Amino acid sequence: MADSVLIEGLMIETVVGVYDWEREVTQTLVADLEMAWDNRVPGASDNVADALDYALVSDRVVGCLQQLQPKLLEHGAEVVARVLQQEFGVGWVRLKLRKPGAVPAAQSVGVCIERGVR
Ligand SMILES: Nc1nc2c(c(=O)[nH]1)N=C([C@H](O)[C@@H](O)CO)CN2
Repeated sequence: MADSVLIEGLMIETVVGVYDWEREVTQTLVADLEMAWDNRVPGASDNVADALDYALVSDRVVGCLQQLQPKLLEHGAEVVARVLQQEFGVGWVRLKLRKPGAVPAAQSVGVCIERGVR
């Protein structure tokens, strides 16, 4: 089953980073998520209750990272992946978490993780 639900370019304002100055400001993170989901069920029922609701997931991801205030992107990504699996029943997730502007010479830097079984 290759179906998935996508969230791309989700912007999160939060405290993030390893350096002292980074704990005093907020910065923007950008998350891209691909989450395995059997879309045949909502495809037949036309009922959002059968779908992985990308609006609910987006709100939860933003809230999670704003509360967590991670030092490392790796930690933020790991915790979000666990939330998606435990709270939304997502069996497999690929999650990119980027921090635009962290390295001035780069358009963006970040991490990508995959968790679970597709
Ligand atoms: N692999 C990582 N490397 C670095 C991270 C990170 O989260 N993961 N973070 C920093 C600093 O916070 C940096 O973004 C400040 O510009 C450095 N390297």
